[in-house]
Amino acid sequence: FLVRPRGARVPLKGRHVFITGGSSGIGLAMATAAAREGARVSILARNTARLEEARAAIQRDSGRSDVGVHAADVRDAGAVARALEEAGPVDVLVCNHGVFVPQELEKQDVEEIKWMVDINLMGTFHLIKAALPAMKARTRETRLPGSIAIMSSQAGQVGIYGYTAYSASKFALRGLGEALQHEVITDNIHVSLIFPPDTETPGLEEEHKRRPELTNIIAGSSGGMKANDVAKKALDGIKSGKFIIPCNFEGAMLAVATAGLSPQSSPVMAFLEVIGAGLMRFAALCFQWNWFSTIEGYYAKNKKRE
Ligand SMILES: NC(=O)C1=CN([C@@H]2O[C@H](COP(=O)(O)OP(=O)(O)OC[C@H]3O[C@@H](n4cnc5c(N)ncnc54)[C@H](OP(=O)(O)O)[C@@H]3O)[C@@H](O)[C@H]2O)C=CC1
Ligand SMILES: CCCCCCCCCCCCCCCC(=O)[C@@H](N)CO
Repeated sequence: FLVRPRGARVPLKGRHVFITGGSSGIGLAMATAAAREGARVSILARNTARLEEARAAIQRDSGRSDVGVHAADVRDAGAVARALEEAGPVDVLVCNHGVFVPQELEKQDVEEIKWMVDINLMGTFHLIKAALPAMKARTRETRLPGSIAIMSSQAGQVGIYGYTAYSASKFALRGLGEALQHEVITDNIHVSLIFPPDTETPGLEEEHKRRPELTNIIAGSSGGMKANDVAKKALDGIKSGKFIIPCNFEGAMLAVATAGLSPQSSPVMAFLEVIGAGLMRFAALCFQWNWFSTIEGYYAKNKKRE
């Protein structure tokens, strides 16, 4: 059939799943779910105390005693390489770490922009480069497909007010993922990009302290989710070797609207993309119309108040 790469089954049971940002929010939920499914899980983050708390929680929830923790900053390529060496060969790499501070570009310091790009984008490069050689050897040895999953965001599919830096860092991950899939397919490694909406996590709680009102309103166009539900969608997508993993209904629409030239292994989804393209473009124009009206209305009102 027309679709490439062919679908794959990526088992989790008995395999080594390495998750960055596994000490909090979506990463912790994914680590817990993977351990429950019988994977050996390793998590990486900076804060040691939170890593230890997460390890205890994952072990309690899954009944496994082999959860590995690695304290490193993904911005430090050397530290990332050492952590992966320590952890041993990985079957499923989940690049989930991420930071987000929304702010209008004019008000955001260059340091903060660079900090987001360094962690969200460069950190992901460091991880994949460090993990790939051993992953390739591993898929050859076990004859089972491997997976590299990258956590983007719906703000990595559409630019949103207040997210110039964050959206740039998350859109970039898609380019990385599309190109990487070409390079690793003959090693039997499947790349996945995950696109969650607002998700209840400690990170989102922090974000809300500084989030511009317009960012709140526009991001509210997509229904919020719980970390456990995002984790389930993400792991189901990884297990079936999906390239694009949407998480809610709006996400499914976004996936069709932004399908572009991305790979598609499901004939059903490929069909929906071909049929739905025009319709979703129409829906997208309606959303943009609504967002621009909101922005103009908001600025008009606040000007009057000044
Ligand atoms: N929550 C949401 O609304 C959404 C989140 N996402 C994405 O999902 C991912 C997880 O988000 P969420 O669960 O909310 O985040 P949290 O803030 O709850 O957790 C972030 C995790 O990443 C780790 N981390 C942050 N910076 C670094 C670093 N420099 N090096 C290593 N680890 C780091 C943190 O640990 P520590 O601080 O100890 O290093 C923590 O474990 C992010 O990539 C985010 O962009 C996407 C869409 C929506
Ligand atoms: C064609 C039809 C389109 C359908 C609906 C479009 C809805 C778009 C909403 C985008 C929401 C972005 C939230 C980002 C959350 C995030 O990443 C932060 N919380 C930081 O983590």
